Amino acid sequence: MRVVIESRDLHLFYGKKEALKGINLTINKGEITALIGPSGCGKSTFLRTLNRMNDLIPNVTITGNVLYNNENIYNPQTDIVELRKKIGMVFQQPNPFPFSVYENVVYGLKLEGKRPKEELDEIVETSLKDAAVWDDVKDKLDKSALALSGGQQQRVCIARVLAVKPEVILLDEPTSALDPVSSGKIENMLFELKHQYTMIIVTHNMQQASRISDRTAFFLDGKLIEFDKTKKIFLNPSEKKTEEYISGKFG
Ligand SMILES: Nc1ncnc2c1ncn2[C@@H]1O[C@H](COP(=O)(O)OP(=O)(O)OP(=O)(O)O)[C@@H](O)[C@H]1O
Repeated sequence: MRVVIESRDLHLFYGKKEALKGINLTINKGEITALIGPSGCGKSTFLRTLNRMNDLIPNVTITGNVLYNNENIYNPQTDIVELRKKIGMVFQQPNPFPFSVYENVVYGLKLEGKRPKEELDEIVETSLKDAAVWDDVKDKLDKSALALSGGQQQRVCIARVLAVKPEVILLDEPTSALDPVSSGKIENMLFELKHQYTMIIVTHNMQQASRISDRTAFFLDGKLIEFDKTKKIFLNPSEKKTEEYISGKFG
């Protein structure tokens, strides 16, 4: 199993508040890793450290390392645009641009420079198919993405990430704003994609974590309490706190 991302003694402070307290975690290639834990425990903060999204927040201090393919992404030389192409991100609220479906999907590719139309057409079709939304939008590629349903918008946002061929996809509660049918479609799609991409998903939905992830990390108050195979975490956790959280005793 190849390790793609590794955090080593990672601490993050918002001003004086320590939101991550020395996280050591490894992410294996081709797996889905779920991050679970009660509200405010640091899941999203940790996720954002993996492609330096926290750089955008003022007064953030980070110590420790995040290695991506053995390179520390916090090196000053890191090209952040390149990093975010390799490690893409999907947010809780679908955030399509106010452009057509087609323009949304090719957005990142166009930033890279001109490409022949046939090549773009092919990438749009493949990305939308992989994101399980092609049948919904194939006749509306030139229509505004904002006119789609929330679930369709989220799948178009996933297609936009897939189009630039990332190695890793970070998903921050990607289905929590959606109805159960749309959530189910996205869950199935993520499961199908896991052979092509490495994914890390923050979720409050325990069924979702147990259905789709290979490994689960349980966070509490900025600490990583337990990290193991998902089956082990859900059926026979080593830590009492994990068991209490999974069984709904708090959080
Ligand atoms: N931009 C910020 N500025 C200051 N504090 C922040 C900021 N973002 C998060 N925090 C704080 O850091 C801690 C961890 O927040 P984070 O959003 O990572 O938790 P979470 O586990 O993802 O929570 P949720 O499940 O509610 O999304 C919380 O105490 C939160 O209030």
